[in-house]
Amino acid sequence: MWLYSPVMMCCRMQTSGMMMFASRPPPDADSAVRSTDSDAAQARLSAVRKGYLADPYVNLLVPRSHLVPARPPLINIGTYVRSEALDALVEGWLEAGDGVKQVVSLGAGSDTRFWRIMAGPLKDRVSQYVELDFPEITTHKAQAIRKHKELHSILGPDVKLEKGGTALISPQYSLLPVDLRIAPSESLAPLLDSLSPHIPTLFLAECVLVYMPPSASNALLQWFSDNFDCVGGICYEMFGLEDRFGQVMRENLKARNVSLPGADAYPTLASHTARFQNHAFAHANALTLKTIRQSYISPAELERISRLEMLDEIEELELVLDHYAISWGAKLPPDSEAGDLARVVGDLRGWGLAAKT
Ligand SMILES: C[S@@+](CC[C@H](N)C(=O)[O-])C[C@H]1O[C@@H](n2cnc3c(N)ncnc32)[C@H](O)[C@@H]1O
Repeated sequence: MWLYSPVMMCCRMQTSGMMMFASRPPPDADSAVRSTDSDAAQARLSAVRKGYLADPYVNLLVPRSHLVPARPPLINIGTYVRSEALDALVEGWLEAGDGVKQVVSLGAGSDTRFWRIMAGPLKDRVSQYVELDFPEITTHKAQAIRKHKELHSILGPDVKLEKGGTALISPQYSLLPVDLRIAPSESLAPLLDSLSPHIPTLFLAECVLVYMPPSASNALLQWFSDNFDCVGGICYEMFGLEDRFGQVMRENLKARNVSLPGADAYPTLASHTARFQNHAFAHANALTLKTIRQSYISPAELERISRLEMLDEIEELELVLDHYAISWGAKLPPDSEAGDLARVVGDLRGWGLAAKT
């Protein structure tokens, strides 16, 4: 999920949402949070179909993908900006320095990033890629991986389903069921069997931490900081929800039984940067999607996407994009053999998405 503008929520309530709530009791809070994965995957599918993004895998992970309606232009553009920036950050991390890296995706949902990386020039840079989510989500994803050759052929022949079908393990990629609110010393301990503390490790939290209390998300950051010599993190989520826009977003989410217990603790970009710094990720930064669109997407790309669909409401687009932040940070070893990594953690430019001049 990424956008909760009044426009989008209006569309949603007019379609399946209202009918579902009328005929069934409200879903429990965790199932409502899990349902945000469909929002994210369907938004990505829409952006791919309209030509904003290239992703040959997303339709394999969206059930009945042929029935998914197109999202409004505002959502497609937001999905595009988010995706381009996150890809640039992840690719910047993988490219930096010599040697392989590890990636852990928290609340990965139906994300296709692993397959997209494996289809590109950075595939040999990944020694381990781990995805974590609730068991209901990992079961569904494991089944989709098993079903589609395009997904499982990339994993090689040595693929095992474990834990009653909720986990999928292969030499390079693992999909594991975890409730990320549980103390990481317990919930993430199995990761230490397959990940090396000495290989540079990146964690991704794309629209995930906001759904859990700050104590739980802070414990996750601290766990990565404590367990890896060289570690980076990237977070993406909504923020600054104290205004009218935020109030409408929260009301709309409440109607779906979704709350944002992580939002109030990080109301500003500075607080998102400080979240990393508080856990020894000394090199940290944060930007809004609005700034990224204005200052980091090339004029040629902006021109290309402007031709895909008509967008009347630039002001509304900017208002929405201004409520989503991408933040990142890195904890590097004191001797800097990791000099190359230090060079890339300064800002998004260094990570690969060039600022416009
Ligand atoms: C908005 S979706 C984002 C999915 C994916 N990261 C993306 O951006 O496409 C949020 C995901 O976080 C997962 N999630 C939220 N809270 C979680 C928790 N406590 N434990 C495990 N997964 C969680 C949800 O199940 C869902 O798949």
